[in-house]
Amino acid sequence: MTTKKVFVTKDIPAKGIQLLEEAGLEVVVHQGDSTLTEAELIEACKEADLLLNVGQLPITKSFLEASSHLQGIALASVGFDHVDLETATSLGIPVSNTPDVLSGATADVAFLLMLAVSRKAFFRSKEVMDGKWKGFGFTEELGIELNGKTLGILGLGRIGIEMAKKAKGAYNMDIIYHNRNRNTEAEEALDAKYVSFEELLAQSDVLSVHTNLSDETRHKFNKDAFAKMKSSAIFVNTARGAIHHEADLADALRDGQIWGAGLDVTDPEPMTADSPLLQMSNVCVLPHIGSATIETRTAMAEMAAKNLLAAWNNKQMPQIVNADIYK
Ligand SMILES: NC(=O)c1ccc[n+]([C@@H]2O[C@H](COP(=O)([O-])OP(=O)(O)OC[C@H]3O[C@@H](n4cnc5c(N)ncnc54)[C@H](O)[C@@H]3O)[C@@H](O)[C@H]2O)c1
Ligand SMILES: O=C(O)[C@H](O)CO
Repeated sequence: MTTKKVFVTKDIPAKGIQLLEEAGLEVVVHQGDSTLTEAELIEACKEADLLLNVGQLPITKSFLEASSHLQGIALASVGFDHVDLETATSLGIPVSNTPDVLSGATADVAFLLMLAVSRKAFFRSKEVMDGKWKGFGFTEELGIELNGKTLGILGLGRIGIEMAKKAKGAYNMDIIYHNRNRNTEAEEALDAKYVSFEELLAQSDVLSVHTNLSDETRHKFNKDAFAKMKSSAIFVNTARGAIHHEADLADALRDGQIWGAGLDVTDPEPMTADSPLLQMSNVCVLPHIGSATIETRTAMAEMAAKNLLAAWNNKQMPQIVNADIYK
């Protein structure tokens, strides 16, 4: 009997690989920092039975149709906007993600960006590192404070709730949110108020995005949206870069329509080095590190491995995102 094989698109914490190998699976990990092309991914999966996909490597219709033999695809991410789920479902390929285990770490980065932008911390730190700090001043590059301010959350889901908890706990911020559906449990727990998207734009001192990327949310933050925000507002996005229109954001910051921005996600990624956003003192950009802690990435790798083991044993993946395949 030939050994079942798992192809892993980028290196993952050893615990994930250990779980798969201990179950008797052969694990092949793509080496190096290069991002696999669709053709390379198809070739790599020809001899594989299961796929563990890290990050946002696109799982396209043409890849899926060429890899319909796959018993399961486990994502090491909670977002699955990069997967053609309709085709995976039509081909009967189960797909899983890694929710919950990364919510706290990602909310930490949203909080970090909110605080860092409010005090222009990354810009001032770079002044020191570049030898450009001229010494203590009393009025230049002043920041703003967060105590008692209003945090607006677009998408009060797993990560949005964690961000709201941190902001309320640390700065007693008022929480307002806009969501597809009311979240009355969170409203009670956080004394959060449901508002319209327009009210969210108008009332937020900090607006933090925590929705998934969809046709509905793509470029939801464009010039019209930024024009409706407070000129003292900070925009934070740790969800997906395509949810804000990057050129409109740069214009809004340049024209003083909003005060600052903190991004863990951009479009494209990596951000182009000549982006005007990188020259602005009240902008912090991080390289998509929301879930990038030892604890969280290990938990994600374990969760993805356990989902593949379920698929291999012809059981439903615990974190399946296309359960319709069983209908
Ligand atoms: N920066 C990172 O490294 C990182 C890490 C994890 C997740 N993410 C991103 O964060 C997203 C959220 O993750 P999560 O676990 O909190 O997901 P979730 O599903 O728990 O929360 C998403 C929330 O957005 C809401 N929503 C969706 N469309 C909406 C719309 N058009 N208007 C208003 N609300 C809308 C949903 O109702 C839900 O409450 C992921 O999809 C992913 O893109 C990024
Ligand atoms: O969706 C996620 O989990 C993060 O963006 C990492 O891919």
